[in-house]
Amino acid sequence: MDLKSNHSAPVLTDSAPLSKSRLGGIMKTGVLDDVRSSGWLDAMKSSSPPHKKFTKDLNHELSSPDPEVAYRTWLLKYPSALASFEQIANFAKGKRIALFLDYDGTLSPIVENPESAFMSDDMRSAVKKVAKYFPTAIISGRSRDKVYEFVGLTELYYAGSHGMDIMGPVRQSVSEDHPNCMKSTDKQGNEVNLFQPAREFLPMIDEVLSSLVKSTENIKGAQVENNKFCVSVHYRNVDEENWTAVWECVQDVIKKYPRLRMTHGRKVLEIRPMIDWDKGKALEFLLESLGFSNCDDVLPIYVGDDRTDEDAFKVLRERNCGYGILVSRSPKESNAYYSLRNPSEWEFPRTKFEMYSSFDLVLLEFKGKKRFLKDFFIYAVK
Ligand SMILES: O=P(O)(O)OC[C@H]1O[C@H](O[C@H]2O[C@H](CO)[C@@H](O)[C@H](O)[C@H]2O)[C@H](O)[C@@H](O)[C@@H]1O
Repeated sequence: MDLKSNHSAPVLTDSAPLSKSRLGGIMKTGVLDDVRSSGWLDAMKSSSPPHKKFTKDLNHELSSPDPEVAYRTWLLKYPSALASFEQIANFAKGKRIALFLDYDGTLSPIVENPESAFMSDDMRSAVKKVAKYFPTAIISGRSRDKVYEFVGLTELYYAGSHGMDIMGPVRQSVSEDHPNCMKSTDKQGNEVNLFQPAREFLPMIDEVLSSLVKSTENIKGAQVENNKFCVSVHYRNVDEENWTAVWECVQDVIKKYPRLRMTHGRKVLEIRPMIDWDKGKALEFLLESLGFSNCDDVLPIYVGDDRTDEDAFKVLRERNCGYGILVSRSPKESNAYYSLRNPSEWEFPRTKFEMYSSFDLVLLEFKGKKRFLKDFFIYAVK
């Protein structure tokens, strides 16, 4: 495991663009900090969803004032998984399918309170159905326990903390490559494999959690979430004028921990161990654990919506094995091959969130012994 312990300062990943607005930034801790914080402030503003660069050709159409035209143009590059079902099904012939799902924004809608990101019963039963036929795992930024609490299906494998806490199938030989891998039992008493590559960071993460809870307590709306091997600081419910204060709280804490880094998600700053591990690595680890490493007869499908899912999409693309499916209603650059449309948080008024319960994921079905793919990810966007 590559623990990069020699850094003398926290590394700012997902570097935010520095814009002209930085000139008007708050000059509290000097010019450099101002520039960095304003760059981050811009990124914080656009973080849900992140705005990414597009290729030149697409750019013209994507800047169309008609969002539908922009979306249709983008679909040329990231075709709908649903419309491409026949193509995917043909490719799946004779192959073993494994399904990997992100949680927030993929199985559950993005909502204001992270504690209320429940998945609908329809979605749960669709996932349950598919897991009957194909090994299915959830890979989330949440703590493993939390995501299990939300999903509540015993038949799945769960990876929490962006893949740094994996409960998966028992592996035959692992100990040399993965010293942090051990046999364990799940809640039902089944033998499983527990892999926690950042285990040694737990005391550090706990300290950071306590510090951040304390330092953000006076920022109205700020929420600090314990994700076991990561800490999330949510600013979705913080007045925009106080976002800099949130960013500074995070900076103040992590500057004391050179082995931690900060990343940026949907209206959330995340602090995590600086180890060479992400959702892509977790995906590879799970494939290996399932005995699915050989690309010739395996078709992994990964469905996700956020930038952390890009690591997994990239792994599939680089291995030329399986498909990444990006859940997005708005055009964005991705390593995924296909897309599925979901109602996006900024287009749909919050009061319409209950509509999500009717969004269904109707999945694959077997007939007899032969794999017969009946419906694939029907996403009923009303
Ligand atoms: O990897 P994921 O399963 O997608 O988890 C990523 C983060 O999701 C959660 O935060 C996001 O969803 C919340 C609920 O909709 C929303 O309120 C928040 O603004 C989003 O950032 C979760 O709370 C984080 O801990 C996860 O890291």
